[in-house]
Amino acid sequence: MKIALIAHDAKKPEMARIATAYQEILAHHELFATGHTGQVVTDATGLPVHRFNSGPLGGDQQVGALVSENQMDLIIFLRDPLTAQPHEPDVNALLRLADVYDVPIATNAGTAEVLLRGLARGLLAFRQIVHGDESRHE
Ligand SMILES: O=C(CO)COP(=O)(O)O
Repeated sequence: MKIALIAHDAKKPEMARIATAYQEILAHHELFATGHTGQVVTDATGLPVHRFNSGPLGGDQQVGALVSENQMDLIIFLRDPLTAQPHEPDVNALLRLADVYDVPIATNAGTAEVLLRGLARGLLAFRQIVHGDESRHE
């Protein structure tokens, strides 16, 4: 499955911890990330990550583009709720698209752990059904 990893600056240490803790699960999947987050994940785990632009330079929108093509299966987006982001509209657009396409999305570490453990247990298999019905949003 395709997994997007995104973390605002204050949350990058947390993303590194999650990626390290769940490295064995993540290793079975195709990883995508916004620019700096991807570097953090690779540095922490050595896992290959497709890196998009940095978030403020369009990275969230690049992830969103894959979501809109039903090509993203899980998103972990550790948002910083205490700091205003210059690209807040892009952040909101990605959250909206995740809801449009029924893509599981975790916006904090607690939910991220639940989703990753669920992924390992095969609980996200419904995404394959979604892939088999690409026409539903046309
Ligand atoms: O700003 C971000 C998401 O909105 C994250 O971007 P970076 O991973 O490039 O820091």
